[in-house]
Amino acid sequence: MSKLRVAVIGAKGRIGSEAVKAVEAAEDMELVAALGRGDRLEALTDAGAQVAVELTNPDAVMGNLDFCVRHGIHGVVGTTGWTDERLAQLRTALAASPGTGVLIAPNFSVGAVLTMTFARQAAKFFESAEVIELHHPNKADAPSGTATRTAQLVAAARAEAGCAPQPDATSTALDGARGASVDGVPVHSVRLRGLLAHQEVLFGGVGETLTIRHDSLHHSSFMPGILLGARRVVSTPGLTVGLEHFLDLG
Ligand SMILES: NC(=O)C1=CN([C@@H]2O[C@H](COP(=O)(O)OP(=O)(O)OC[C@H]3O[C@@H](n4cnc5c(N)ncnc54)[C@H](OP(=O)(O)O)[C@@H]3O)[C@@H](O)[C@H]2O)C=CC1
Ligand SMILES: O=C(O)C1=N[C@H](C(=O)O)C[C@H](O)C1
Repeated sequence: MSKLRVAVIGAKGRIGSEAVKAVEAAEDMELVAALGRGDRLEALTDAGAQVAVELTNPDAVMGNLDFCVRHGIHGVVGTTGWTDERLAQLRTALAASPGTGVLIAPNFSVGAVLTMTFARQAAKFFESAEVIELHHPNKADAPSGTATRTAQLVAAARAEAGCAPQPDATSTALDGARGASVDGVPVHSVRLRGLLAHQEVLFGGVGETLTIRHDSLHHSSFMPGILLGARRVVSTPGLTVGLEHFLDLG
């Protein structure tokens, strides 16, 4: 059986360098290109890449994906910074390239995906919900893509269930003290040397709280999700947001 021809964009970065090793070690894949800043995207077509794993930054990702989609190269995207406008732009590009698939995964680790799933399930049962994400201090964006997605899922589940707005009697606060509001859910970002990627989702009801916590302790936690994404995206045209769509969550 022929091997899946995979490229990594952002190959020298923290997660990109780990992805290079993971693709090289996968028996059903061949690493055909490893691109860093300044490298020509044409290297992808020259190398016959079928899938590009995009792990750069929010400034670069749209241009890289535009090139990939126009050339029928499937995308597995971990880069954060997605907005509704960006997603709409990508959907338009994909509509002009039928058969091409892009997976955007706010988080590739199975524990983080389960955290989001459990948080969505819990959301309607509690009056209060807040998200705390904790990352290494070299992270460029805040809040994290995972925290943003988690808060959006929690807010959507609460809206669907007809939950009342969260109780919060704060009338004066120092700017930022209540975090950032993502669809009404407060999200707090910690940047601390020694950490990698961690998240707590806190729920509160009368006389009880529920905390769902996930910790990525090493970038290896993201690799099975990246490899799964590469295997599945080639037969999943269009845009898929969230690795949960490629996992059997029962
Ligand atoms: N979805 C998930 O599970 C995960 C997502 N991430 C996300 O992945 C992204 C990268 O994170 P991280 O590895 O920590 O960041 P890094 O800054 O360590 O890595 C990004 C790499 O991309 C390079 N780069 C920048 N622009 C381009 C370009 N146009 N073409 C090719 N390479 C480019 C950078 O080069 P230079 O250093 O010269 O700028 C750098 O080597 C972030 O958005 C992060 O949030 C991270 C971990 C898990
Ligand atoms: O930058 C990181 O490190 C991570 N970024 C992703 C995010 O923003 O959610 C995923 C994970 O948290 C690690």
